[in-house]
Amino acid sequence: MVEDNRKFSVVIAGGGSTFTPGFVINLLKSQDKFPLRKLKFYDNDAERQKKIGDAVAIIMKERAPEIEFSYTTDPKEAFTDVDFVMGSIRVGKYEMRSYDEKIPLKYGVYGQETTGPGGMAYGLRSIKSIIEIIDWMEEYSPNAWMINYSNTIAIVSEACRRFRPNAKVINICDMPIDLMDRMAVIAGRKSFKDLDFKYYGLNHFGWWKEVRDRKTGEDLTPMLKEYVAKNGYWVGGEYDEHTEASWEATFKEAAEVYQLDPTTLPNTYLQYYYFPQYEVKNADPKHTRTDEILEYRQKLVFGECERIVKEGTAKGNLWDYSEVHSEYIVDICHAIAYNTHEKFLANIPNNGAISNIADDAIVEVPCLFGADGVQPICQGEAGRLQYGMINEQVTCEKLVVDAYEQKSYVKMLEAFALNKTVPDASVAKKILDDMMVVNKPYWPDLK
Ligand SMILES: NC(=O)c1ccc[n+]([C@@H]2O[C@H](COP(=O)([O-])OP(=O)(O)OC[C@H]3O[C@@H](n4cnc5c(N)ncnc54)[C@H](O)[C@@H]3O)[C@@H](O)[C@H]2O)c1
Ligand SMILES: O=P(O)(O)OC[C@H]1O[C@H](O[C@H]2[C@H](O)[C@@H](O)[C@@H](O)O[C@@H]2CO)[C@H](O)[C@@H](O)[C@@H]1O
Ligand SMILES: [Mn+2]
Repeated sequence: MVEDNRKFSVVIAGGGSTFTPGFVINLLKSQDKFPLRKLKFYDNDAERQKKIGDAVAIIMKERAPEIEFSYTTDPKEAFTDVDFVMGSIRVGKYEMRSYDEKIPLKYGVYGQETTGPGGMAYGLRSIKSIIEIIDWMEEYSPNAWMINYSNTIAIVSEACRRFRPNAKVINICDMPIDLMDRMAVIAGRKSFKDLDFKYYGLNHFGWWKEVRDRKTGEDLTPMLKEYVAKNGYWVGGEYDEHTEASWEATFKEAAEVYQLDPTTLPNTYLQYYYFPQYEVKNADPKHTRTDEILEYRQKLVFGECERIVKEGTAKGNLWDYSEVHSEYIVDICHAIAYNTHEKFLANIPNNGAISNIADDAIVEVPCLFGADGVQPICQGEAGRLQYGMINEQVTCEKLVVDAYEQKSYVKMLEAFALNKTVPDASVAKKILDDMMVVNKPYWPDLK
């Protein structure tokens, strides 16, 4: 038998992300499964990254001094000698997310990180930076894989398909995983790993056809539907103890979202497409999700990093309990590194995975993850409702990438006007014109 004593080098692009410390703790917990020799952070905001980097340096010194740790703003240093790049950047940071949420609300349209005009604005901001990172990875570490979860994933994935079709990049999202963890709780199983599933759609825009017990094959879909019809994905108790108000509302609202197609189980993000008027009515244009994060998650994460640095120890830190967001990413690296062909989800060109959707549409479907990347698992036909919705949304996402490629104002206007969350082209224009002003430093110069 050939001995496998490989250890891996990982760089987190977006080292200053609020998710970075949780991810590091998960990486350290998984050393038996996915051993590291090197961990680096890369960010283009030195000051923000330093706050996280200095705390993580203490964590690493205390728990894994054998792993070389550093952080940098220099691309060459960051992307040289790496096996995996984790993409966790937010182009324009929370300042721009706040505009994505608040500008549409000014005109009676819901503003959301990855949905509607906000999501499209964010996608247009992200393309250039993600392509740049892919190019650095290919230049300095040609054998590396990039696991990207920087949003807006659907638009970033379409840009990858068009501009870097052969790049070793996999665009992922953990929303279905989080929801399957909830299904596991409902069905009395431990985690999503105990479930098998059929799922199809787009990112933040998908439906489960079926959920089964992974070992016995027992069909859990009927009991899950019965639960979701009454409670959504809200499971209360210990599981939801740390869930913030807006997420709680989202998980509960899945009960209404489910009613639109009781033959499937929905992704929670469909709420914004089915009930845009309700979302606007319930929003506070002066206090959106970004404000909630600034007051809670960002404060908590940076406050904890400051405490660690001040006390010089990371004992008893906030992230010692596991976070599903980063656990999933470690699992994916493991599957690629050890060629396990485990089943997760990825955003990929359709090529038949959903039989009645165009080959060049970016879809989110279950895939087998291994050393050669991802192999999609065919999910059959999209239902009639889904067929209509998917084609409209995919077209919006493609139009955003057209706008980027052609530096075209009209293409972006078409993307906004076509979107299901926008009632009227004149409203689309007002939103776009406001967004043009604040996005000047990030968007191509649209003419
Ligand atoms: N796919 C998923 O399921 C999933 C889940 C959670 C978060 N996310 C995404 O992960 C990303 C990080 O989220 P967050 O809330 O922690 O954001 P954050 O603002 O806390 O961190 C993002 C970091 O990216 C840095 N950055 C911005 N542009 C950069 C660039 N061009 N190069 C290098 N660094 C850059 C910022 O300076 C910041 O430190 C976002 O894109 C978010 O949408 C995705
Ligand atoms: O509003 P935010 O920044 O809290 O969340 C936006 C992101 O929401 C989803 O990710 C969730 C994830 O599903 C959940 O398991 C947990 O880990 O929190 C994540 C972030 O809150 C979504 O999939 C992402 O794409 C969004 O960026
Ligand atoms: Mn997501």
